[in-house]
Amino acid sequence: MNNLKKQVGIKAATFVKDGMVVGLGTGSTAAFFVAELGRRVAEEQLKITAVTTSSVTSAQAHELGIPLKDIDEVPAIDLTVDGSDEIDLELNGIKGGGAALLMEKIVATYSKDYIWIVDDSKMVEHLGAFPLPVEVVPFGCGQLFHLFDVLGFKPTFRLDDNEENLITDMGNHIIDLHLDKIEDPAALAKLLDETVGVVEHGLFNDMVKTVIVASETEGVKVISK
Ligand SMILES: O=C[C@H](O)[C@H](O)[C@H](O)COP(=O)(O)O
Repeated sequence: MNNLKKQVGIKAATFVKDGMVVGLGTGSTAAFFVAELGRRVAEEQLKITAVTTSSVTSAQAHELGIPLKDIDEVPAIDLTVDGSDEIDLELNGIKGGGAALLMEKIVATYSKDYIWIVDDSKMVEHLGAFPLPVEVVPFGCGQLFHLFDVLGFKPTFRLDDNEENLITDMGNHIIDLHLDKIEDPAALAKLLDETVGVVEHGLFNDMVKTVIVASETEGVKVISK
């Protein structure tokens, strides 16, 4: 599995050219992309500026000597590369398994180009087997939890190592929705977008045009919409 993640991370790094502002995703797959960029910065004098999508990725990039800027200090983001938790046949996805969905969606939204890198276990016919993360403001989140429960969304609070409600990099909580199968991702995204107290959700519909996927049998493939 790690070998497949490494292969797609290295492949995605070939899309990065000198002078680019690059968005660095979060998670175990994106970490291989960041590692390869770090190698190219150190060994090939690749000249890039990066913006990151989480404190974890910031720490990794800093450690590797990748020049970082705040998202509001760059004129534009040329390319962002990130992992995903599930991807359906239309390249809609669920993200946020690592609780970074809010920063990830902001960075993706302001990127000219956006690529997901995954092993083939993430490719699914329908989204929803992976619990859908919803980032919520702490104030009133118990009421919101109850609303999701009444709607049949089978909510659970994401907990940290101390069994407390997890606090994201943006100071919010995460409620995971155990939906099993999302029949209409666009309709669900609209409902969540319109729900007071929801900051962002992990449905990334129609955002990505390119997915790099690796499997044991077929190697690395680039899928474009
Ligand atoms: O919040 C985390 C991100 O959305 C990750 O990109 C996603 O969870 C995939 O992570 P991994 O590559 O570790 O499976």
